Amino acid sequence: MAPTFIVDQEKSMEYNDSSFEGPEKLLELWFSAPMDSSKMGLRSIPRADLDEVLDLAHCKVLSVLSSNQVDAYLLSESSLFVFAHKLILKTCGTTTLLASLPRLLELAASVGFEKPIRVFYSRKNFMFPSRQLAPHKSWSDEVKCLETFFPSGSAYAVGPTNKAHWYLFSFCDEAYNNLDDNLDPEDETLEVLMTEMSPQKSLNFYSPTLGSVLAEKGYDSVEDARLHGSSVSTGHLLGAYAAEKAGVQELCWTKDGKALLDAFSFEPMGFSSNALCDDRYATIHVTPQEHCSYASFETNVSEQRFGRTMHDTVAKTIDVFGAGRFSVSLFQAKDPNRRKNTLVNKLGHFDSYIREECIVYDFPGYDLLFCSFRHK
Ligand SMILES: C[S@+](CC[C@H](N)C(=O)[O-])C[C@H]1O[C@@H](n2cnc3c(N)ncnc32)[C@H](O)[C@@H]1O
Repeated sequence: MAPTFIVDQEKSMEYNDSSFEGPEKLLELWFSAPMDSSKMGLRSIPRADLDEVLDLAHCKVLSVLSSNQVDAYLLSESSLFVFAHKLILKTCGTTTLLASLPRLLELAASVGFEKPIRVFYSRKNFMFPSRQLAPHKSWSDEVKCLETFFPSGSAYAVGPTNKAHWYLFSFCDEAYNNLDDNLDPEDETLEVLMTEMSPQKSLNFYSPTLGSVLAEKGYDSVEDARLHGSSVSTGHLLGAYAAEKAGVQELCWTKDGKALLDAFSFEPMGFSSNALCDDRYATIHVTPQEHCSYASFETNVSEQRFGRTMHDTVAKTIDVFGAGRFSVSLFQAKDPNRRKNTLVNKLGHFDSYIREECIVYDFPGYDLLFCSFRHK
């Protein structure tokens, strides 16, 4: 009998050592704004306490970038943003983000915030769900965990649950349901989650040799690069190079060109970056491995600040990563003068892509648009 060789694609992908769960868990906690705007609020939580929170989630700080209004922590698994009255924690891989929630809430209380007024927890469906640790073994486990703190919160599965979809848990303190005046009218959060990156674009997120980057930049050594103001660690030096080469830097740049970028390249592949400008941030994370490629772009930079339309920002993003499939979610503060279908008009169509899903939710104070697309 002729020898045969049969590969179980699915299982070998799952057990491929280079497999990585790119899709992040994302938690956003909002507290009522400090009365005195000079107050640091959550930003006054000591770094050692934040490290303890991150230990509970199983990730570590790689670097910190601060503006006048926010501290942006680049993590071994994604990012943490701490504003005076808002905190965004985004972690990927097999991190246990929700295990850090009790300690996070305790620390918020220690700086005067008894309870969040709004909570959002969301994530895409996992690529390798069986690898997740408690309390992330299933969406229903995550919801149970969130409900112990926010019993009146609501859980949603958005999109077809047997294909690519997205989960959201949201809580809004009833006392703030109708007090939308305290919301920033420019407040919007855009998230683009991409899979099936083009192999060519993925290559930008594989680490080149340090020597070749130094030579290309005209440096004699790492010491020479540092003397000329380059980032202090090899990961940051290679990250800055990848950001420039792949077009990430351009993606995060604001109209006034003032955004600061903190980028990091992992060995032998993988990339993370945070960008800041005053109270506006952008964060990008990339897993380029072909069998589980994933890239995410999240920002609260408004159209006015970017100096380009939201549609242009998304079009540029999917181009930088060569997305085969992507979803867009947009939370936007309600504007009584805006019709809901303008959200769909804004982000519902991209050249060369077929729209698979399009859903608009009406939340207290916010509208949420979720659309998913695949390349033709
Ligand atoms: C942390 S980064 C970005 C994660 C992000 N959530 C994403 O969008 O994929 C993940 C990429 O870096 C690679 N990587 C290499 N070393 C890593 C490490 N020590 N921790 C986490 N990721 C690492 C992973 O294989 C993956 O390609």
